[in-house]
Amino acid sequence: MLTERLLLVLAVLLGYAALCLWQFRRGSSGRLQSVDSSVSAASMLVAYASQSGVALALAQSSAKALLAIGPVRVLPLNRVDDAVLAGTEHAFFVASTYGEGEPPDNGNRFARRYLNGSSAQFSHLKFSVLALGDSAYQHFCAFGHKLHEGLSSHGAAPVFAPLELDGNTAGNADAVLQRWYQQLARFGAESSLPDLTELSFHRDHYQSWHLDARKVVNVGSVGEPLVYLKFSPAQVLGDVALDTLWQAGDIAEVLPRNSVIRCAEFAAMYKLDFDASLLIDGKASKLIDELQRRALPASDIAGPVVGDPDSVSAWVMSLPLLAKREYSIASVPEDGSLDLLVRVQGRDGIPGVASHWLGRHLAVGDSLALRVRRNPLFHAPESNIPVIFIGNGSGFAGIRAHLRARQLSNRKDNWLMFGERSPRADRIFSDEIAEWQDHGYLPHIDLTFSRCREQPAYVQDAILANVADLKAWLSAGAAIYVCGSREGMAAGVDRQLRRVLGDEQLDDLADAGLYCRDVY
Ligand SMILES: Cc1cc2nc3c(=O)[nH]c(=O)nc-3n(C[C@H](O)[C@H](O)[C@H](O)COP(=O)(O)O)c2cc1C
Repeated sequence: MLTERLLLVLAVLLGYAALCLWQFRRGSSGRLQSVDSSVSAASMLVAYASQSGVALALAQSSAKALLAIGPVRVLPLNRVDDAVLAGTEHAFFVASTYGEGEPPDNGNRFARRYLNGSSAQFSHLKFSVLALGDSAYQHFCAFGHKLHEGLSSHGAAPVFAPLELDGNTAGNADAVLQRWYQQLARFGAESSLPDLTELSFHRDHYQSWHLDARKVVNVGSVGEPLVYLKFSPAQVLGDVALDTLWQAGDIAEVLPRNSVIRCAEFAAMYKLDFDASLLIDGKASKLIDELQRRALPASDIAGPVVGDPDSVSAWVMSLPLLAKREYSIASVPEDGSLDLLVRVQGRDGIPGVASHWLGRHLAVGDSLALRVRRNPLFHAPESNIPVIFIGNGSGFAGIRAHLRARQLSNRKDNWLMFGERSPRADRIFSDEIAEWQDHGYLPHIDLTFSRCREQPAYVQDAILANVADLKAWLSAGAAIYVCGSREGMAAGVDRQLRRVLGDEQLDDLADAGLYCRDVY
């Protein structure tokens, strides 16, 4: 009798303890619901939606950590279909955002299939989302959230609230990544944080490079200056040889002025007024908005600001601005220099810190902090195939690097479709293009000029005028590489390609890595 009672009390206590533990874990881990987080090894998936390689790199390192549990499939989001989802018990999504909450190219087919009112049900699926974005944009991390909401509405169970990684806020990436890998560790993944040096936003991970030459390549243009810059490493890069530092398709991340510029310099450079009383009153001014966009830790200026206007003003003016900017590299290491092609421009009437710094202020002989970021999604095709390059403006940078690489490996089957404004002032790199033509590296070339009086045209018009050749090149296995402005050019090119080839063919090309875009 006594034993029975004891057993009963023990059972009640154990039940209560289990309930407490469940409640505690639910509360402390920020979980959304009581989803069983155990992961069966055979059914793990890491899917990425990535344009310029950041989400891809994070997906790969996440998969590496998850290997401690068992095999993991890593797929671009577009390759995730009913069959893949049916065989997946837990999916980890790493997804960036573009445009107005749109997915990167390798996520748009998935978005059309599952996030636009499909009736699919994935009640067997548990998932977590790492959303990548930039808080300078209005639709911050919006695609990651769409993914989270869309999958939830199909019955899939989110294990954690989506994490937002903000490329615009210094220090945020390290903290968010730490949380993401802690979450993976709860599933049994390797618990140590992988080496994320390449992704870290820490200034120590940049090297110093000298500016060796600078030249405006569109003198007399009605457009903003397009500046060609050549850099060489200012410091000995350890054992690293120049030719292993980057390859065609990679991106240079630049911090203007070696480290940071002071707010006072920024304000003076762009004649922006700062009224400290606005900050004290909690009202925004143009400069304050700008400060918040420029990667200052939000806490520095977000909270209530107290003090007399003069001391507040002095404090704000001493704040450092971090203005990391990314540019497609315009050369190959064999050229002996890392080249950039920078349009000196701004956004919303405010000049861009980095492009003005590079294009006007940095003197030949000065150095700046720069590092290379791999962009595998825009690397050269793996096999020896023809390539059709389409671009405009500063997009010539990425195209030039690829054409130089193809020249070095004697690949002659290149087609260049390139658009600028005026045939008089905007024939950029015309000597080089003529030389490539002379030596047979550009058997097909279409230069279009939107402000040409006789024959105004955009690159998308060149596509339409050459549909038969385009189809012939694609039948011969060609890839399409697009580099340049996302809205101004690439959106129109994409529409035109979809019109002449159809959605299916273009999506298939993209999935096969034969429609690659470096657009911004
Ligand atoms: C042209 C362009 C548009 C972007 N639009 C957005 C946006 O609307 N919302 C957002 O949160 N981030 C936006 N971003 C930031 C990217 O999502 C962010 O840089 C991300 O880390 C890129 O990851 P990926 O290399 O995997 O594509 C944009 C970036 C670029 C270059």
